[in-house]
Amino acid sequence: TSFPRVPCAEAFDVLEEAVVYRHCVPKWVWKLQRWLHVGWEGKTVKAEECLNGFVEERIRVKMVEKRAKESSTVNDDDDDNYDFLMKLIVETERLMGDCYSSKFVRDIVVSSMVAGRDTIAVALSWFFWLVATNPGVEDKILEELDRVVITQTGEKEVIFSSIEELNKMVYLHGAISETLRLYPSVPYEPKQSLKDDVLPSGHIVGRNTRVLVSIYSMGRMEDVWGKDWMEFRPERWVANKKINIIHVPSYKFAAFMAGPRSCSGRKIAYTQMKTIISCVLRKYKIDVVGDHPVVPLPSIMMFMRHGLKVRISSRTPVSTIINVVNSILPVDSVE
Ligand code: HEM
Repeated sequence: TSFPRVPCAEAFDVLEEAVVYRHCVPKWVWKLQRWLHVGWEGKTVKAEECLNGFVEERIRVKMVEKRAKESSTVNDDDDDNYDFLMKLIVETERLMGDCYSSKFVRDIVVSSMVAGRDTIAVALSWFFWLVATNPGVEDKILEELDRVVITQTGEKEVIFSSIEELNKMVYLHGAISETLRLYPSVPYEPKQSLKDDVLPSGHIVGRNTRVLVSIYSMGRMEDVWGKDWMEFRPERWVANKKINIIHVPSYKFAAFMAGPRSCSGRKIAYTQMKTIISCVLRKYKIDVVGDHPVVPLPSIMMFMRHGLKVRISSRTPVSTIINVVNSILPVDSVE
């Protein structure tokens, strides 16, 4: 069986490839193709329409909901019903006043989707692969999750952890950082100088010069990470008997880049990844299918060239499943 087709997700993939394409051909080539709606740029125009249309429809529906709320006397604005899109629209309207435009909201939503979709997805693929191939690390993560999550729930159920619990997942935080060091979701970053400059290394960079920063290489330099740079070692990030996360400057650990335009979704990224990993790992064992080749695909994102083929099995012992079934079935239906 295969996954269902999602046109909006496919449009996303086309647009991501377009970014790479535009860096590889002279500007006039892709501009001309765009003007003529041919080649890769022809596909890009259609993909933009599809993605923008998808988001615009969500904004339209939300606006209808907002107007209905405004004319209603019931106030259901509590924290449990947090609605990102609604908040974004309300805040944009408040800040922009008469200049409000739904196109502006649309562009923010599309940017957040672009920034937060594949970055998280590829990081999780590499994480599950690294953990599956380093059983010692997996044991330590599970031991930490048992210690941290069990305090609230009392049992190994798939329950989303609270922020306090997520903050206590120090070893897991280290394992995620270690994954991003070895396999940064964004493997390289192009930057362009506005004026003549000199790098800290002494290299002169002329005006309008493009510099390609290889985040991938930076995470693998012996001078920076030591002789064991090749090892997947979450301990590198943890201090004081697994209580504190070691702060590593972003100019050394550059997966989220550094400076004023560095990733503003860094915290969201760790929160999302810890939430997903803790739910999945506690419940399921993930084994990589033996002969499946795992190699990076050099692109704008650090995709796996052939994806990740895994076998998933439940960690819950059969006896526990029977107990759970017994407890939810009426007594006389249990054999
Ligand atoms: C593993 C996850 C992620 C990684 C590795 C990552 C990495 C990056 C990198 C390398 C940049 C470029 C910074 C630069 O050019 O200097 C960036 C920018 C950005 N990221 Fe992330 N990101 C991740 C997840 C997210 C998420 C979940 C969001 C939000 C939902 C997000 C929002 C942004 C935004 C808004 C920018 C642009 C910042 C600006 O230009 O001021 N990112 N990210």
